[in-house]
Amino acid sequence: MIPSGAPIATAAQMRAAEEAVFASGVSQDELMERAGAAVAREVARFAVGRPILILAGPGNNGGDAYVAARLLHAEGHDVILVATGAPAPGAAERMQALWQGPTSSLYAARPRPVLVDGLFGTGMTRPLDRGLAAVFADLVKQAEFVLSIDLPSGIDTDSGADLGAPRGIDVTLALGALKPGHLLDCGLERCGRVLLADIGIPVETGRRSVARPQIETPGVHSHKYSRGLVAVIEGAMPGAARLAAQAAMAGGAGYVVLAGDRPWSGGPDALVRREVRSAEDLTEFLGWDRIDAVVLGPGLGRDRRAEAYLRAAFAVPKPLVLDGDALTLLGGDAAAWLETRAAPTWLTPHSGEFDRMFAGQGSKIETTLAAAAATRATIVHKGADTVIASPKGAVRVLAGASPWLSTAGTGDVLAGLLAAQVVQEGKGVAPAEAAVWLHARAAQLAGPALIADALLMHIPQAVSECL
Ligand SMILES: NC(=O)C1=CN([C@@H]2O[C@H](COP(=O)(O)OP(=O)(O)OC[C@H]3O[C@@H](n4cnc5c(N)ncnc54)[C@H](OP(=O)(O)O)[C@@H]3O)[C@@H](O)[C@H]2O)[C@H](O)CC1
Ligand SMILES: [K+]
Repeated sequence: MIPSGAPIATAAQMRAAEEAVFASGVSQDELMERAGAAVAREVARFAVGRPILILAGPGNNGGDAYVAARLLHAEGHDVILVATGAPAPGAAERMQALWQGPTSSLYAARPRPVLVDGLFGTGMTRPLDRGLAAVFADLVKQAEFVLSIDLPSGIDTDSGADLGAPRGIDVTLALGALKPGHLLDCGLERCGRVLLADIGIPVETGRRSVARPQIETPGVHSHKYSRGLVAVIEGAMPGAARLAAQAAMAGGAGYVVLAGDRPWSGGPDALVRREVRSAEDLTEFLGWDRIDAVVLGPGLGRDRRAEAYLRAAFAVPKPLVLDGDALTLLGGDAAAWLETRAAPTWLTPHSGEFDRMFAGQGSKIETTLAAAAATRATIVHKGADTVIASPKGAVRVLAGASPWLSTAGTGDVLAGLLAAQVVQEGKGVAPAEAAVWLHARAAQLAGPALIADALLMHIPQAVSECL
């Protein structure tokens, strides 16, 4: 569970935000008191009177832990604090001095029902020492409830990579902002439920967790054209395009046309069909000025005709959603294909497609941003952690969508949902954020063992929650 619409900051961005707060006259001790108080509040809520063991690391994460221990003890909680060693000079050391209780060695710690992990936070720079990792993992395993301060110790702040964090953490209390480590890779599965504590650090990064979109109910003057016309191009596997077309309809487009050489079979009567038998036919059809967005790729195929259809779609200056086989046809030349595009484009690769299209080092956020900049397209990099990045550097991340989405056809549904938002929302990350939220919510409503066709049935309910 991730707070929606929350800012996402790297370790460096967090430090810069903290420095700005210090420059405004707030001391590090004050900030640490706020952080520790936020920790103590959440621990008290979950501990419900059970004995508490607090782990304090060598830095400011440990400093937060000393504050929390003092406040919990003052409220009458049964608190034992253990430390990896003497705290760093400065605020953490001063907070340790205010802690009245004993500070015994972490390595002599005995398990207790409630465990608070104040070992490391955004200062994690390398894998946990194996001995420390083993002691930490055992205390986590034997606890009934575990809360990590800011980040689970053993998760890389900026990428979510595993630096030795144990499984079994129930709650992670993020301080000031989410970090990529709460949303990506191993961090997504180790954080447990992520809560966000506002401790008075303004963080402006243009990067946020996906929020529920506001969708406008059609007005009295709305009609099928004013609500947007989406053209979905059929290819070798017509079912995929039909899924995308139905998703566009359910997602709010006023008029959806399925164009292909056998478009008549399957799907609802409300889905308009148009026979297109060649790239020339397609070019002529896409010239229709009523078309507001085009979806190409679901079930397209990868043969010469598919490539000719891709060229035809590129040639018309209409907003374009490219998925599936269209992405495979672009391959590593996506930037070259897209550099002449005069209209906005969205690419919706899953990680396999993304890795074939784009080389690059760094976190999923960094590689997706680089791909968006290189292609001047908005990229929806799908996965258990879906990262949306625009060429202008905006980022939205949705983490923790239903794992049951990992089944054929759900990507086709997302492509159709995205096109429906494009014709209503405009450009950049906004339509992608709305589509990703609707897609994840429909999956939640569909429950376990969903198939893509069932996903379609739950889109209206997901939309109704956004009105
Ligand atoms: N966000 C906020 O508003 C506030 C956050 N606070 C807390 O501060 C931590 C960040 O504190 P910091 O001191 O920068 O770093 P850590 O406490 O995470 O780590 C302490 C030092 O540990 C060393 N280190 C790093 N990795 C390892 C490792 N694998 N094994 C051993 N030691 C390690 C590293 O120092 P080195 O010199 O050894 O590299 C770290 O500096 C943040 O997460 C919040 O909890 C503030 O309290 C207030 C506001
Ligand atoms: K921690």
